[in-house]
Amino acid sequence: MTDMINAGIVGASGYTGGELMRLLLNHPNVNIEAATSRRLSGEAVSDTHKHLRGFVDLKFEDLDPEEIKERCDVVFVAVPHGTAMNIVPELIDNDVKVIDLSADYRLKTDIFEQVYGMEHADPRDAVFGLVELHPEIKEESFIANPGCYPTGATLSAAPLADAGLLNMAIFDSKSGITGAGINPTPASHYPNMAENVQAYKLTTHRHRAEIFQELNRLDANLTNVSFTPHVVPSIRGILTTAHLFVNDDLSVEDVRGIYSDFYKNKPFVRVLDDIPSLGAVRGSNFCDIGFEVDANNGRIVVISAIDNLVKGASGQAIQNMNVMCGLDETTGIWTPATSP
Ligand SMILES: NC(=O)C1=CN([C@@H]2O[C@H](COP(=O)(O)OP(=O)(O)OC[C@H]3O[C@@H](n4cnc5c(N)ncnc54)[C@H](OP(=O)(O)O)[C@@H]3O)[C@@H](O)[C@H]2O)C=CC1
Ligand SMILES: CC(=O)N[C@@H](CCC(=O)OP(=O)(O)O)C(=O)O
Repeated sequence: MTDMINAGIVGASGYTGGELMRLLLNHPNVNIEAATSRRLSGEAVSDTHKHLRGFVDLKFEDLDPEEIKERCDVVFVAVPHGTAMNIVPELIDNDVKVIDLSADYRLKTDIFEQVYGMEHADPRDAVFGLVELHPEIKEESFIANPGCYPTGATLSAAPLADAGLLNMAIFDSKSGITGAGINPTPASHYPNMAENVQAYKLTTHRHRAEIFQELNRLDANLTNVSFTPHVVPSIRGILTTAHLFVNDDLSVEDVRGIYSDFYKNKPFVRVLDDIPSLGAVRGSNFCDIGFEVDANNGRIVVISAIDNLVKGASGQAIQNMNVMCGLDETTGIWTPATSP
């Protein structure tokens, strides 16, 4: 691949598409060659993504995969799940590197069929794009970017799962409303959202399967994994409280050692001495992790904080692109959060 990467974004009018452009504008090795939208074709990107005014001179285009592959080396597919599988195959079959932000290719086919109750239209395997857990990404040309909740939850528990110490994991996550995408819904309507906290899909959210798939891959004996999401009146961010029940008597120093070793040389995971907060990761690709040991109950309480649009989506997608293209994984996304 040449020094400059020609990148395309399918679904560029949405939240993750806008965030991809914001971040890629600072990437020294990327030209944004195509930004697609069916609804807004012909309109200036900066009329929709007003924060990009003065930075992009692009217009949205309604392009099919055939046209995109002519212009792009790498394509980010940022469309709703269930629709990416109509776009991805033609790109991959034409030697374009693809990073799919939707849920369509994250689960192994048998788990996908159980979760969605339907056959997969294109049952090919992608690599799950959690760079911290999948070093094989560097050899790959097709990545399924992880879900937003699964990113924070999986990173909070992976070191203990990998060490074979986890008996049971219960994840309680709070997400900002951009996690639900750009189209308004009753849940995102201001009077329902503001000054409110709403739990949903208490036991049935599709992200449980993703978290389970990744932790169970690290420890096949770990079968007891629960996940409950909440939406909170914040624009961005996911804070996860993980209740991790372990089968050994672990001290604070033990746990710190396990996490620090696991995330050694993983620049985007910061293992803290205090409790993470959303403000300290907003706008950045960091996942902050902090913990306390509840010795009486064999429980480690781990908190992880990410920005759902960055480490939970677009930043992580660029991290994947960097690794796939042989660049340092931090290229273009090594920026601090916007505020404490
Ligand atoms: N928001 C988040 O925090 C995260 C989102 N994701 C995933 O990333 C993907 C994009 O999410 P997000 O940006 O929030 O979604 P949005 O709803 O904000 O945007 C999706 C865009 O996709 C386009 N689109 C919709 N349907 C189709 C279709 N059938 N074919 C082609 N384009 C279509 C739309 O553009 P137009 O109508 O203009 O063509 C729309 O702007 C989703 O799969 C989501 O699950 C993953 C992690 C986090
Ligand atoms: C707050 C909110 O509604 N969140 C969304 C997360 C959806 C999402 O972005 O899903 P992926 O990360 O799998 O792509 C939800 O619970 O459906």
